[in-house]
Amino acid sequence: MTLITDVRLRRILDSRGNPTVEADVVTESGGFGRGAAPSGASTGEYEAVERPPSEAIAAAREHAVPRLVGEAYAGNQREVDSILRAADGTDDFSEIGANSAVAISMAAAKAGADVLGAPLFQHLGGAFRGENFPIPLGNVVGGGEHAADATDIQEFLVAPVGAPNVEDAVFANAAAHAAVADLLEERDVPCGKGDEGAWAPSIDDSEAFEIVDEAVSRVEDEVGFEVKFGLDVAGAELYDADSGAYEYSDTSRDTDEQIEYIADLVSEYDLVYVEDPLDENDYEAFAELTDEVGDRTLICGDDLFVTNTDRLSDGIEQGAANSILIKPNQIGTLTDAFDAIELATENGYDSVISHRSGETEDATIAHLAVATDAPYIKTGAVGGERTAKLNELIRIADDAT
Ligand SMILES: O=C(O)[C@@H](CO)OP(=O)(O)O
Ligand SMILES: [Mg+2]
Repeated sequence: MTLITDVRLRRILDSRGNPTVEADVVTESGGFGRGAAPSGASTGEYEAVERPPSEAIAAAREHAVPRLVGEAYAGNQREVDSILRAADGTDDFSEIGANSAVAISMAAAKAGADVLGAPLFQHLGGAFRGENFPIPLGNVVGGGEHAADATDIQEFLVAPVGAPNVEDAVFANAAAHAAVADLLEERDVPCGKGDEGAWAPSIDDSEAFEIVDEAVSRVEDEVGFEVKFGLDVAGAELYDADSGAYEYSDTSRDTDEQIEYIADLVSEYDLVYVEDPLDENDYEAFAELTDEVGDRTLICGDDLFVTNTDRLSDGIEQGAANSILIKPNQIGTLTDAFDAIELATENGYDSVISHRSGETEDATIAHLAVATDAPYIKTGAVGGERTAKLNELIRIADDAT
């Protein structure tokens, strides 16, 4: 029934107005699935390769589509994904592009779910999923590679840790986003938004900390449950290999100073989450920081691990970080993303399922988070391509009760 009978690929727009790859998968019994690849701006050095969409589509049509049509079953995700790997023939999807691969992989999963008549999260995670929902990390202030002339730290992320359900959590993040706008207005700071819908004011990081801290306590008073915050430092973007230091607009910190700076921020603001506080090549510094504050906060590897089980194994061995960011397009297929989540879970690392700064309406990651019992999902706070995932979480929760 789930035998794949057609795979169509096309270029569509992403949220930055750039082209990206969309895939449709059709099965023998009329099952249908559609997936679209997201795209990063602050990409990790070790990510799978995103090819220009028209090249990725041409290469996938030549190498992957003929091996899938009439051959593979959409209900068998591992089979589909291993065919994608074999058709590509490289370690990093540089032939068909990780963008074609991930779009087909997600479309096949949805077609499989469609034939089975099950929600995607259940097809991926099994009958016992749907009880637990991830805490959404909502980006309310940002800069770095996502906005010019804004904060050095890439993302200030609200974490509604005490929310009784996912709907309240999602609305708490939207309220924090609005509270930040009020606070900026009170301070006469004009500003627009960055790529992920976060406010991108031209202020330094210390003022951003003050504002987000205040916004979070205002929302906490309003909603009556605990709301904390965290960061994506995107340390690799700040690190300058020549100077061996993290270059901020107003100062420069060597690795030891960076570790102390982050540890102090964790204490001062009671941060629950810190992503990529250090350079993507520095497992040792990650291990040192994790040793210092890992019992109080999540230290998450994004560019460090790039959803790759080999890199995660190295990190586990060295005690670097205590959680992993999961971005299916960083590695190319849902199977690879699942394997990374499983390896993380087996070793006591939490998984945080994540969007990219360039996104589409595709909501697969909401299902992926529920399917894997992930404690957190990072997918913005506002903006259509972000609310596509947040609203899908609300719908999944609504259907489950
Ligand atoms: O660094 C990140 O975590 C992501 C998503 O927030 O950004 P990008 O997609 O640009 O890599
Ligand atoms: Mg990141």
